[in-house]
Amino acid sequence: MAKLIVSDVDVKDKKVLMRVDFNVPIKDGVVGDTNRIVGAIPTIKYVSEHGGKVILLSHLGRIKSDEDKKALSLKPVAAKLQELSGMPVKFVPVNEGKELEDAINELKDGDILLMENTRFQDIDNDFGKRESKNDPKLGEYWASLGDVFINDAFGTAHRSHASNVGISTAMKAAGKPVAAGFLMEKEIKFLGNAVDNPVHPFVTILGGAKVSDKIGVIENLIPKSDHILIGGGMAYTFLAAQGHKIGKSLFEADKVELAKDLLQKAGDKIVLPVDHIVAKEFSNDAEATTTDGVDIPDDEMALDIGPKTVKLFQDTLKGAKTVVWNGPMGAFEMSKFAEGTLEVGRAMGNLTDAITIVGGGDSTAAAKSLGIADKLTHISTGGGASLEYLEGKVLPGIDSISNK
Ligand SMILES: Nc1ncnc2c1ncn2[C@@H]1O[C@H](COP(=O)(O)OP(=O)(O)OP(=O)(O)O)[C@@H](O)[C@H]1O
Ligand SMILES: O=C(O)[C@H](O)COP(=O)(O)O
Ligand SMILES: [Mg+2]
Repeated sequence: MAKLIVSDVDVKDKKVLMRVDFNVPIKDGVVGDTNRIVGAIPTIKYVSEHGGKVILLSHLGRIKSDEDKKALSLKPVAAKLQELSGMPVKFVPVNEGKELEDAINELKDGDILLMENTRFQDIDNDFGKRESKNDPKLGEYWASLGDVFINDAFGTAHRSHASNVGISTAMKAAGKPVAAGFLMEKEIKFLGNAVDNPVHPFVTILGGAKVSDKIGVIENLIPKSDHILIGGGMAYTFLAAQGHKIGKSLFEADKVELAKDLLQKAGDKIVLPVDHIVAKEFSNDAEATTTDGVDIPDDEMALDIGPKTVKLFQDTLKGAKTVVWNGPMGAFEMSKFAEGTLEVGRAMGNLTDAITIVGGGDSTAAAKSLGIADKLTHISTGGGASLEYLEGKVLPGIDSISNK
């Protein structure tokens, strides 16, 4: 069923609430990768140029303390959006209340406003989790601020939060239009194609650090994939499940049984690291050494896949016609541990007439910083969202958008 798209909606003179995914890698107020900001610009520009008043909502990071609020304000993202789009962006340092309402009422046709991080509602000692638990009152409040809602946050579509699902529900209840943005439309078209008519051999590459978030996705990717390469922080729970020594590597003890079950179900489809680059601590200053085999010394942690594993993954990728990659093969932000991500990304980029898709905030940042992004077919702005979409799940953020 085709979704209503922003170009189907009259936005002139309207207050247009727009959910984007500006959950970008950020350190000391410096945006590490702008893929998600650049991806949102076409829809923002379209609404602005058609006389809409653009009111942007996004989350950034996960808020566990008041301390986090300093590091995870969207203020620097507003400046980066203005720089990249060439359009003035007004940042409002709150996400509810009079200051925000006054700022919205002062908007003129074509103006753009970004409110503060929607998860600043989520400090545990402050009403619990209103955004990420989809408090209906919060969705209703945000919906009351606008005449139209555009969801362009594909990266957040696997979440059922107040700022994507709750607001949609409230807008529809009030008879106000809810449509997809152009980025959302493109991701659905592209990833949907990879899912509905996958061209084999289909290889999934999984890495990164969100083991508990993503390990479950593997189950549904087993029937679709011919091979599942597991590297990065994802790998060690599986290696432990096979009885190997993993030292101080990233490890989710409560997922070992699931890993055993997945290994059994996947047969030889799952390909795990056979050697590692290890260090005594998570630091680029630490001495990095290469293990002979799969076992990791007790006082070391694996921070990248080793050369034998790179070769194994490269050989498995040969001839692939569809490759989907989420999660770096190592702690690539540190140069000593970037080789695995670089070499696997290069192997993807060197494939001929294959559909190669990378998804994930850090994965797309890695692909770009390592200079392989332009060799890939599609840079998805979704991380977990692209994985869940590929496994055929209904994503609440998409499901909540009105159909044509
Ligand atoms: N072996 C490892 N040990 C510890 N951390 C690792 C290891 N390999 C990769 N990482 C970390 O994984 C993180 C990225 O994982 P993550 O799952 O967030 O990927 P992503 O592409 O950003 O996906 P998403 O968009 O879903 O967050 C990086 O910060 C990297 O340092
Ligand atoms: O980076 C992502 O996967 C999305 O922005 C969702 O972020 P979350 O995992 O913190 O909900
Ligand atoms: Mg990430």
